[in-house]
Amino acid sequence: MTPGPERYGYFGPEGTFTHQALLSIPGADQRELTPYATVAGCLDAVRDGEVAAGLVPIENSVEGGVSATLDNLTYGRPLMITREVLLPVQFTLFARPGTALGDVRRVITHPHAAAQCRDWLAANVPQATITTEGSTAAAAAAVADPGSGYDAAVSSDIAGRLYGLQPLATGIADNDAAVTRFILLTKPGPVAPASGVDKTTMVLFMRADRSGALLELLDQFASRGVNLCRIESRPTKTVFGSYCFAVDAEGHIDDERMAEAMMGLHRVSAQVIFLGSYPRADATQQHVLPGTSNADYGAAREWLDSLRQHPGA
Ligand SMILES: O=C(O)C(=O)Cc1ccccc1
Repeated sequence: MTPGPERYGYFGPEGTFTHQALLSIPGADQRELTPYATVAGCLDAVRDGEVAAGLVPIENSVEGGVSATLDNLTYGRPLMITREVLLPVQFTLFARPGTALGDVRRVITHPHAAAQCRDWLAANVPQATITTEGSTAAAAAAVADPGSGYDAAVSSDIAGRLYGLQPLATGIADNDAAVTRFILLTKPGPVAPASGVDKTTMVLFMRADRSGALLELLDQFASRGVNLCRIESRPTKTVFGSYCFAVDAEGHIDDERMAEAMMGLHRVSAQVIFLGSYPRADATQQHVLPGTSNADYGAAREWLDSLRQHPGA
């Protein structure tokens, strides 16, 4: 076995969508890839140095955020996002050879897959109960065992074939344009330089629950021309009704406007957890508003310095 730093971990087992997403990263197939049955197991393997980096799902375009990932990054030992991967996901209903659609009484899959195929399953296997498993690939592996009691799994094409199953129906997602986003995590370290098309992820905790408190956080971004790509509130798990906010913002921590926004957030919030600046997978160019470029901030700083040195000049 190669030493930990050469290895990448992923939310497995073999054949998950996460595994497919990992294989789409250039050079990943040259590394040793280690599956972990849970998101927490994969992230702890990164923290403990068993693997150099780990890939886990963070959100999808139909079901929203993956709470297991967001919460682990918020409350677990620090980690840093270094990359994101977008994967269009397609689902197939698989069964052991010889099973017909009408025989399907018990279906097993990952909760996000169940949510993305809910209408299709209700219309086409109305007699079936849906149970969830750790991953779509683990669900396919369960169905491969006739003693499991499950008749069919919703998984990727790759997983179903890998575990020796036969497709009963392909393309069963209710929304066939669904995309899942995955993030690659490492131990915290120096942030890679800006690529020019970056995203910064953080979790914000408000200082007090009062009118305008969230607006005050959001204003740190808005007033500096930083566009938000995503915001999700999550319970803080302390008191009922108390939330923190997971935010993806356009730009890099080395961009002056982002740095100023983060300093503002540091001043006005109870806690800012910085989760990393990394290239955006869709390479969407960001729109820099007039007066918010690095050059504009640099010129403003020089102007302020000159005022301090030569007031009235
Ligand atoms: O279970 C999997 O295969 C995963 O990688 C998680 C997942 C589940 C459903 C859609 C996208 C990712």
